[in-house]
This record gives sequence, structure tokens and C-alpha cells, in this order.
Amino acid sequence: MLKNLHNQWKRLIHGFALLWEMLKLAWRAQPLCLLILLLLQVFEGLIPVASGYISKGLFDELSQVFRGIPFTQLLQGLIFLLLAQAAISVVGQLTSPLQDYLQAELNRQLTLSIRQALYKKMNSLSGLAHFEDPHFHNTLQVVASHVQFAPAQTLQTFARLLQGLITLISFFAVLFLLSPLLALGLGLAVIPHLIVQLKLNRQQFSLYMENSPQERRAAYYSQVLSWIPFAKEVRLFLLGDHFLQRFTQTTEHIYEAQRKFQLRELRWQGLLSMLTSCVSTGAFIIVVLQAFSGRISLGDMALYIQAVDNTQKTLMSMAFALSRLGENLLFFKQYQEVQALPDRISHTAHPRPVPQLTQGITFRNVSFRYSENHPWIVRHLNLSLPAGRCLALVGLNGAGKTTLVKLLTRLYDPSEGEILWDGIDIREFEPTEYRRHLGTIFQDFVRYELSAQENIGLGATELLEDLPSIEDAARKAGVHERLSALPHGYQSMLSRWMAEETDGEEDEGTDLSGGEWQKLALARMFLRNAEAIILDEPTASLDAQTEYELFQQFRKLMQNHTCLLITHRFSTVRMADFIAVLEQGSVSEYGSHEELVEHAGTYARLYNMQVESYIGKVPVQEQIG
Ligand SMILES: Nc1ncnc2c1ncn2[C@@H]1O[C@H](COP(=O)(O)OP(=O)(O)OP(=O)(O)O)[C@@H](O)[C@H]1O
Repeated sequence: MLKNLHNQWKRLIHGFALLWEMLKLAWRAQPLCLLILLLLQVFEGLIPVASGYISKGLFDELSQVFRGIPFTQLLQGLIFLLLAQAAISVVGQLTSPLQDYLQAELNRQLTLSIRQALYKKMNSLSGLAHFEDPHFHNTLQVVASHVQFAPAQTLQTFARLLQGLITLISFFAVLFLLSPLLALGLGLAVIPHLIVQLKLNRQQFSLYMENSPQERRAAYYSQVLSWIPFAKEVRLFLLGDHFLQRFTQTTEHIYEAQRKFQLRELRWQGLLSMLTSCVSTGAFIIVVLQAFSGRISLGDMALYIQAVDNTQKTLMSMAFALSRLGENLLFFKQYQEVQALPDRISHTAHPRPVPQLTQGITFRNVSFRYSENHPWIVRHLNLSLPAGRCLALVGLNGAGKTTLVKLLTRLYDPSEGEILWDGIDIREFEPTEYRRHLGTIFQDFVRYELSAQENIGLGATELLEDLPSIEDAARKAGVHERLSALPHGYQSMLSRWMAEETDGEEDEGTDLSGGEWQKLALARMFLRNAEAIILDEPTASLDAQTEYELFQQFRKLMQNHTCLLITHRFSTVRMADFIAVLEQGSVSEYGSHEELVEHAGTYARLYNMQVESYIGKVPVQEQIG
């Protein structure tokens, strides 16, 4: 029991420490608003006790009339009391809208600064590991679902607590003067409330964490049902009802857990309300008996009855506010957890400047697995990519080609071994600085729901407004003609979902074909003009002729660039200076196309299989000649 109380106490202290942190953020966001709000709360907290004293005065005046004192003698006091009551009422009414405005302004600033800090933190995580960790997403789910309202609610609740505390202290002092025992009894009656609320808070937090994966699943199903990328397949595979059923089942599962918790809460609150009623009835009886025995005046009785009533109500509302506060502070705790996450990519205290690549990139004895519970994907791999040359990486599905790209781009660091850039371990560079030297396209490149110009311009944000450079990049990727012919040229929105007015004209938005999008992604990479180019299946959606033409041009354009190319199309692979075959996590063959064909190993087998599959359609000479 004592240990339990101690734990509850520790949690309460921790809750207040979190609240203090939140108040510091609010102070930084809008100090003046916060200060005025707090002063207004103190003022509002004193109103009930002031009203209580005015009531006492009125009742005492009234009892004097009953005792035969002429009304005219009492008039002056009566007018003063009525004016004071009117003043309190008017000021109370006036401060209410002001309070609403200040609260809203403070909420806006605080929510914005918390969201900014959250996304800044996300941006600072330079690796992918956290984004693929389910625990991280559970935490993020709680933060993301609360960030819109939790800071505001926390402040409101804090304001209510402060106001309640002022009211409580003032009435408590009044009651203490009447009977210290009575005041103590009322004070002690709140302890069970507090213990139960803290316990319920903890259970609610566990409920959030338990429900978090389900919430994510439900959010995903609702995306599948309503987002454009899923619309085609959902309709053609008739998946609508299936996903609706999954969504409903998952949501009902979440609701069931919430229902159980709320019923438990209801039971406890019912019990506590009975306790409160007993205590306040006892207190009323004591006050009334004191009045009947003549120990206190009629006005005193009115004041004490108000004091008992208000103390109880305030205690109840404070206990409720504490539970709200607890819930919202849990959000803040998760937020702090996200803020404290270390980047899983190593950062050196004294990063070295990234030199221009003159010798090449070398993988030296590199091994990698996604986590200790995952199998090795890359094992003791050695590979070199000479500067200014093009290396094609070949291997079956799942051989680890994309994983190598993730290592080279520092989305992950190798578990063992090192990757060298002109002999320097790439971990000695600052990741962002290092990435400026890379131009990378993944097979799952992003189709930004933005204009054509922005889609290319994002390759080098400093050139976002530089249309000639963007057009030049589009020309290199062979997509300039298509983009120029769009209704609003490069300003056309490549989205039917985010379309808006362009140059004062209605733009319904448009979409590109898969191959055109791929060319656009290539244009984005060309705009970057990086010295090392990494292309992970950049041409999967291009037709054979376009791919052939593009690579002819690509070789010319990339003459002085170092290039790592991953593709399953051997017609493209053979254009590379070197080819490496990846098997069972390491390089099994390395050489030029001719050397590897002659070697008659895996490469030759895969190459011949692909050529044979074309033979019926295209003359052999055209394929291998
Ligand atoms: N984030 C991840 N977490 C755990 N395992 C992963 C992750 N990403 C990839 N893998 C596993 O690593 C292995 C290699 O995947 P990778 O994407 O590197 O292969 P690939 O050679 O590029 O394949 P493909 O030719 O199909 O694109 C696969 O078995 C895959 O299941």
C-alpha cells in the first residue's frame, strides 16, 4: 500500500515536471499571452470567494432588517454590496472573450512550435532505421494523434487547475476559520479521488500504447479505401468491401478496449461521487447546526454553505482536470521521447570535408543486417567503383542490390567493414554534406503532387525558380517536349488531387504515364549535377527504344561522373564499364560484359536467358551485336 502510494506520488511529481517543461515551451512561444492568461485565472479563481462574501453581507443586512433596524440605515451598505456584485459580474463577463482569444493565440503558437520541433527532429534523423522500427511508429502515432489538440488542452487544464487552486485555497481559509477539523475532513476526502485518477491515467496510457498498432492499421485501411494510389487496384480486384471489413473490425477492436476502460472509469467515479456526497452532506449539517445554535450569523451560514459547496465542486473538477492533464502530458512524454532519439547513423565530432572523387569508391569487407534479429544481407563484401566509370550491379531479386545503395548513401551504416570515398571512411563525413555529392534515384522514386517545375526543381532546391536549368535537365531526360505541351507548361500541377488555380486560371491537374514520371525523376537527378550517380532501376518503366536512346545519351552526359547502376535489363547493363554480380551477399563475378560472357558463370547464364526470351521478336544481332 505504502509502496503504491509512493509510486503514485512519484508519478504525480513526474507529471508536474512534464507540465513545467510544457509551460516553458508556452512561455517561449508567447510569453505575454501566457502571463495575462495566468493573471486572469488568478482573478477568476478569486471571484467565487468574493461572491461568497457579498452573499454573506447581504444575508447579514437582511437579518438586521428582521431585527428591526430601519432599511434606510442599511441602504448604503446594500448599494455597495450590489455594486460590488455587479462589478464582479461585468468584469467576469468581459474577461471571458479576452481569455478565449489569448488562449487560442497561445495554442496556435505553441502547437506550431511543437510541430516544427517534431518535424525538425524527424529531419535530423538521417538514417532509415527509426522509420522502419514499429516501436518508433507506436510512439509517433501517439504524438501525431495528440499534437493537434494536446498542447492546447494541457494549457486549458493547467489554467483550470490554477483557477481551482486559488478558489480552493480561499474557501479553505474561510472554512478553516470556522472549523479546522471540517476543513481537514474536506481536504482529506480528495485523496481517494487523486489516487484513483492517477491509476486511471496510467491505465489510459497503457491503452493508448496497446491500441497504437491497431490505430495505425485502421489508418492504413482508411487510406487504402480513399487514396488515389490504391483506387485502381481496389476497384479492379474488388477489394473495397474486404478493406472496409478490416477497417470496421480493427476500429471495433479499438472501441471495445476503450469501452471497457470507460466502464471501469464510470464505476470508480460513481463510488467517488458517493463519498463526496457523504462528506459534503456532513459538512452542511455541521454548518447548519452551528447557525441554529447561534454560534454563527445567517450571513456566515450562507458563506460557509457556499464554501463547502464550492470546495467540493472545485475538488471534483480539479481531480477531473488532473486526469485530463495526465492524458495530455503522456503525449508530451512521448514527444520528449521522440526528441531524445539518437540518430542511428554515426556522426563524428569533427567531420572531414568531402573531397572531389578522384580515385573511387570501395566497399571493404562490408557486412550488413537490418537488425540483430534479421539475417545477414551483405557478408564480407569487397567491391570497387573507379572514379569516372560506370559500374552495373546485377543479381537476382532480393540479392541485396538496393541494400548496398542504402549503405552507400548512408541511410544505414554497415554492421561491419567500411565504405571508402577516395580512401576515407564515409562515416567521417557529415551525412548531409556527403549526400550533396550524390545523385540517387531509387526504384520507388517519389511522385510529388506538385507542379512539373517543382518536381524537377526539388533535385536542387537552389534552382527551384531557375526554369532554364530545369528545362535543360528535362531535355537531358527526354521529357521536355511532353512537359512543354502540358496545359500550363512546367507550371502544370502533376496531381489531380492537389490541383489549384495557376496564373488565375483553373488548373484541373494532370497525370503522367509511368515512363514519363520516371524520366521526370531522371531530370531531377540531372539537375543535381552530382559527381557520383546512383541509379537503382531507373528505367524499369521505359520502353526499350527510349531506354536505349536515353542510355546512349546518358553515357555522353555522364562521361566524367562516377555511376552505380542497378537494372535487370542486360541491354543496359552491357553499356557499363564494369559489371559486378551479387550473390549470397557478396560479389561472385566482376569484369566487363565481354569478360563475364566469356567466363560463362552466373552473368552469362542470366544474360543468355534474357536474350533467348527476346529471340522470337528481335533479331539476335540487334540484341548482342
Ligand atoms: N528494411 C528492411 N528490413 C528488413 N529486411 C529488409 C529490408 N529491406 C530489404 N530487406 C531484405 O533484404 C534483402 C535484400 O533486399 P534488397 O531490396 O536489397 O534486394 P534487391 O537485390 O535490391 O532486390 P530487387 O532486385 O528485387 O530489387 C531481401 O531479402 C529483403 O527482404
